Formats: sequence, C-alpha cells, structure tokens
Amino acid sequence: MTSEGTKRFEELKIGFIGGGNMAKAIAGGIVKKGLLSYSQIYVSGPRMHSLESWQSQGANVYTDNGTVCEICDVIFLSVKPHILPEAMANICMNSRHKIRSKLFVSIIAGIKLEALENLFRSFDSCRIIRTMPNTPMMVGEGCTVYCPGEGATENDVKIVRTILEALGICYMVPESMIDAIGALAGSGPAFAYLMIEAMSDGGVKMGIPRAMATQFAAQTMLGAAKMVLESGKHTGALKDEVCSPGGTTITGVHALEKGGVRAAIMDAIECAATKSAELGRRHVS
Ligand SMILES: NC(=O)C1=CN([C@@H]2O[C@H](COP(=O)(O)OP(=O)(O)OC[C@H]3O[C@@H](n4cnc5c(N)ncnc54)[C@H](OP(=O)(O)O)[C@@H]3O)[C@@H](O)[C@H]2O)C=CC1
Ligand SMILES: O=C(O)[C@@H]1CCC=N1
Repeated sequence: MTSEGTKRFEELKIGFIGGGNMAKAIAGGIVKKGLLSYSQIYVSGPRMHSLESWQSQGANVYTDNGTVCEICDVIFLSVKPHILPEAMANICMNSRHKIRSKLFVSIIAGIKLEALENLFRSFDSCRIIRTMPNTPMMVGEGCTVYCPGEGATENDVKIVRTILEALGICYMVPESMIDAIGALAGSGPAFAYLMIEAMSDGGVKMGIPRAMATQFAAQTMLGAAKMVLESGKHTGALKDEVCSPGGTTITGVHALEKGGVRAAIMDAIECAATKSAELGRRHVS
C-alpha cells in the first residue's frame, strides 16, 4: 500500500464482468505488456464453458458477477449494452454491500456516465470511468479514449491511463465525443479488415496466392498508416506521391471514386456513431 492507503498498480486485481472479445483484448494486452499476470485477472460470465479459454491461461473465472466485484479493485464492465441491467441486477442482489468504493470502468458502447452513475448509485459506488477501447489493444496498438465520472479520483484516472496508454494511444475526451470515437476507432478495425480483405481478394483475382495477398494487403495498410503518422504530411499529398501522371495508381483511384468509397466510409462512421447513441438510449438511460 502507498501512504494514501491505495494499492500500487502491480498489486491490483482486475475484474471483467463479461469475458468476450474486448475483455480478452484488454487482458491479453495487459499481460503481454507485463503490467500484470493472468493470476491477477478475474472474469465472470454466465457460462463456464465460455470461460475455459481464460482459465487455461491462468485467469480466475466465476459464473457470479458479484464475486468478481467483491474480489477486484478495478472492474471492467464488458458486457453488451442490453445485458448490463441484467448483469448489474445480479451484482445488486448478491453483494451490493461488499462492493462500495470499487472503481468501475465501462467499455460499453452508447451507455452514458449519467446512466451508469444512476445504476451504481443504488449501492453507493460512484467511481466510474467511461472508456472506448478497441481490439488492437491486444497487440499494443490500441486507440482509446476515456472520460471520468464525477466520483472518479485522480488515482482512478491514473490507473485507467496506465492500462490504456500501455496498450496504445489514449486521450481524455469530453463524453459528447465518445460515440463518434467509438465509430471511428472502436468499430474502425472492422472497417479496416474489410478493406484489407477486399485488397487481398483483388490480389487473388489477379493471380497472387491468398496468404501472400493478405500479408501484402495488411503490410501495405500498416506502412501507409505509419507514413501518415510519422511524415506529418497531409493524406492527399501522400496519395499524390503514389499517383504517377497517366499511371496505374490514378487509374485505381478513379475506380475507387466511381465506387463512392469515401462516401461509403463516411457513412459507415456516421451510422455507427448514431447506432451507439441509440443503443445507450434504448438499453440504459
Ligand atoms: N468488440 C469490440 O471491438 C469492442 C467492444 N466494445 C464494447 O465492449 C462490450 C463487449 O463487447 P464484446 O467483447 O465484443 O462482446 P462479446 O459478446 O464478445 O462479449 C460479451 C461477454 O459477456 C458475457 N455475458 C453475457 N451475459 C452476461 C451476464 N449476465 N453477466 C456477465 N457476462 C455476461 C458473454 O458470455 P457468453 O459468451 O457466455 O454469453 C460474453 O463473454 C460491448 O458493450 C461493446 O460495446 C467497445 C469497443 C470495441
Ligand atoms: O460493434 C459494437 O457495438 C462494438 C462497439 C465498438 C466496436 N464494437
């Protein structure tokens, strides 16, 4: 313990209510970076068989959400939005008196801090931080944001930043921006996979073996992303550097523009952000 009576980061027990894809990406990233070991990770879900992959890695698994809340210092809420009320009801009934003053970190799309605080107020625990992570955190290339609730302390923010920053880039943002960031960076990996898959398909169509086509498509995306991040140049200028006059690339760019690729991608982000806000309104408000 520190002089303020708070635990050091390496002593923390981290819980996940819901052990699905995003929880696995965060926990996997934490362990890979050496921040904590699986023995310090506690996961709950309704079906033991879904928790077996966690158990085989050394995490502690439970079918009761309340137990994870009782044991852990920091608890990630990592269920789907429509499941949260049911998952919380289970906690409230079983162990509400034991989980006062725990830090809850929501990764749930759409559900606002105010709604979370209302849910938690019933058992006097209002230390909540809302985050929006993404699955590349698993490989240390996450792109995440967070917004602390009114009851979150400076130390709570420090803990969450320690995790998020270790697994990629991380900014604090006003809550009004979270639905949009969720669409761009939370959902974004799926949009990028679709583009990589389509580039790979194009390569295969033109005779490249599948494995090589996918590797080259992914590496090309990675290389282009690094050029954007490291060169400081505008994306339009970088695109122009690839397009020789009368050449192959501008011919391909023309095909993409005819297919409305920019509008389609903008629409995807607009639709995903709108859906995020709608999920929050529909399930917990
Ligand atoms: N996937 C992503 O890229 C991102 C997801 N998010 C958010 O993360 C959250 C989880 O998403 P994701 O990991 O993809 O979803 P998953 O469906 O992969 O995981 C949800 C988990 O919740 C478990 N679960 C179901 N009911 C309960 C319950 N009553 N109590 C406890 N656990 C329960 C499920 O168990 P079982 O399988 O046994 O039903 C499952 O393991 C969502 O709110 C989403 O908005 C945010 C950013 C990115
Ligand atoms: O598809 C979803 O709802 C979640 C939120 C962001 C990414 N996946």
